[in-house]
Amino acid sequence: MYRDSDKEQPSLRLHEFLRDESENILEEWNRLDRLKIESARNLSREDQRNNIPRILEDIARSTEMRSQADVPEEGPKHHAEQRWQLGYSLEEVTCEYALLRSVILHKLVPRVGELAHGELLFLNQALDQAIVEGVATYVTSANQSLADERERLEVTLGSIGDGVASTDRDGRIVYLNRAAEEMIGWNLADAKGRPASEVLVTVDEARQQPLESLIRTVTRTGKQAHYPGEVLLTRRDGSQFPADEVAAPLNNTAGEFLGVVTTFRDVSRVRALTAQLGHLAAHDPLTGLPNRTLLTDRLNYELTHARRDGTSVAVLYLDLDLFKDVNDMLGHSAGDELLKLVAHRLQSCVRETDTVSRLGGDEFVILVSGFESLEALSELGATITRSLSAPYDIRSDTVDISTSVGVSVFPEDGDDAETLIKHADTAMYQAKTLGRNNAQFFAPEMNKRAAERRALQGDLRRALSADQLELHYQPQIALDTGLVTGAEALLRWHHPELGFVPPARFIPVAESSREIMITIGNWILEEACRQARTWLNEGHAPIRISVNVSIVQLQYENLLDHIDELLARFDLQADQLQLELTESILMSDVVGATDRVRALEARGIRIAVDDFGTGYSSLSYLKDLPVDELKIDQSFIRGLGANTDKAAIVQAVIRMAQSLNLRVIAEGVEEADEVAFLSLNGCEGAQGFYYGRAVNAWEFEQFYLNHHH
Ligand SMILES: Nc1nc2c(ncn2[C@@H]2O[C@@H]3COP(=O)(O)O[C@H]4[C@@H](O)[C@H](n5cnc6c(=O)[nH]c(N)nc65)O[C@@H]4COP(=O)(O)O[C@H]3[C@H]2O)c(=O)[nH]1
Repeated sequence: MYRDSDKEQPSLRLHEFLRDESENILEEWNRLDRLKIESARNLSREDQRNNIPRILEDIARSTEMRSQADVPEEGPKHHAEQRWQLGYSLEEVTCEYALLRSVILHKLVPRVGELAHGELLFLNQALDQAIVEGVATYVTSANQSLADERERLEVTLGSIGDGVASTDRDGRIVYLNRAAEEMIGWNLADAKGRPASEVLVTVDEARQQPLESLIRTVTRTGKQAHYPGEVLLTRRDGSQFPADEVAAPLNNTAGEFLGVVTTFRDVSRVRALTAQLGHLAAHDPLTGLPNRTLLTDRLNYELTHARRDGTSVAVLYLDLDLFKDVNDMLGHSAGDELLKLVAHRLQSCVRETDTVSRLGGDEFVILVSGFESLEALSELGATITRSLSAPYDIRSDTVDISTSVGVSVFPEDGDDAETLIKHADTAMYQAKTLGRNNAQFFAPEMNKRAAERRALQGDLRRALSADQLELHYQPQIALDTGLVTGAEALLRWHHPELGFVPPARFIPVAESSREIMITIGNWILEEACRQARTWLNEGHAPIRISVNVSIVQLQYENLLDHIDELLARFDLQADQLQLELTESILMSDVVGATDRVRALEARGIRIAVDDFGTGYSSLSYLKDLPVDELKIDQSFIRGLGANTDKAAIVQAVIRMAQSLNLRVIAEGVEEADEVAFLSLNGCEGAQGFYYGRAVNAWEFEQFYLNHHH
């Protein structure tokens, strides 16, 4: 029976029901969802519900308003998106909404009679709306993702430098990526559907003959295929480029042949790089000059011609003198700069047909063919040393450097490239020992010397650790008192087979290896300082110890630190140490040498000019140098009494030294009349066999120090 009162007072409002029952609905929904939907089983409660409470609330609100039964789309959308990401299938998503509807209706059924008119309809519409909204979003997400996938593939294929083309099973183009389009000048739209043989035309480079297309090969064989070497691919406009190409069959999962995919690459850049690498392999990267490999090739080539034609070939081996200085003092980049300038100058000294090469470091080799005479070669050597010795402007510095040149000539000095280079190197070494900055031709006896030098060098390396080196001391006497005022430390080498080797023979060998000379030089300084300390500790009056310093040591950047450390360690006054430098070292103008000498002087260490008179015999430089003592070379002293020339020179030197306020001492004094002459002319000191030879430390102490006491 229909009653008006019922009609006027609906007892149940849908939105109130939904809100009141929300938790119960959700509980039930949770349970059923887990029961029916596999993907829901492992989710947390929050993840499982996700936007469902919001969807419920949205439905409640829309029914409350009764305006329209539309559900704001956010809730279902978010829910569907989340479900897509969790990997739900479309059925599962649809099922969730269906479950929601059935749970709500199930709860509502007992009270459906209490519902206000039309509210059930609103509920259904709202639920439908939510389902459509959710499912549509779900499908879009899925589609979007597929599209993404395709786009990603497209981006990948588009961005790779390789061209990619695929065909159907009939060999018709279905796809070209962007690189392929650019490389072959076809766009996909035009190429699509055309036979691949029309779009990808390959030509054998050597024979300029068309090749069977790889796509056809793969279609025929069903296997991957590639051309064994490089081929030319033809662009749409007929031009060609070198390429690599590979093709492979496309099969579906059932193994059915669907078409061919081919990738190809423009190798012109690779070719250019290969050519560049070829150049690099044969050239020195710093100067761009040919390296040893290319030099040897060219030399062999020239030798073949020279043998056939009976002509000559010359090899000039160059080494920059004291190049290490520039590196040490000005830095490696300045060194590099210098090498480049040297390379440039060398090239301007020779003809274009000659090869200037760099073997590495500061060593250059020039290959000269077709020269007129040995005189012409000699002239070339002189031109080179002259040209290289002109000053170099490197940044803000002016650098002076000289070079030593060794020359060997085919056929006289060797029959093959290796021997000629080796002999030119030997001659170069000879040029170095002859005072640098000159050129020497190879002479067979140099070989003997070179072999001996190499053997001695090996032995010298071991000499220090094998305890074969010893310092001897020669007394230096004050002429006015006759007392011993100092000792010159002189190195002695007791060679296990050769016996005593004179320093004049092994010091130059040591000097030819910086490492050996510095190791030995450091040891000499340390040993001399240790001895000075020992004698002081034994109560002897201090005497000055004079140590010979090689140019190699003077170039050594740590020399000053080493000396500081020794003076401190052995607690010596700086003026107890005297360093003997030859005139030529002081004059050599080696980068930094003068500065280092000044620094030594500033510390109070005394500097003596050794072998004075043998070098430049230029006295003018002395006033600019911080020296304390001149040692007149023994060649002026020997036979002094009988030789008026020598007497005149020695007198002049003594007088000049006095005027410059330098102490002067005579070396190699052997005779009493020499002593008399020196005393008479105001020479302050003397050293020589007349007073005593160099003896070991113990003997020195017995003969000179105890006696002196
Ligand atoms: N005929 C004659 N000779 C005399 C007389 N008095 C001394 N001598 C010799 O003359 C040389 C003097 O040394 P130097 O001019 O520095 O010449 C030295 C020096 O340049 C070098 N040398 C020796 N020891 C060292 C060293 O420890 N370091 C360096 N860098 N060079 C050294 O070897 C050269 C030769 O040294 P030594 O054979 O020891 O020869 C020494 C010494 O024994 C004399 O009255 N008559």
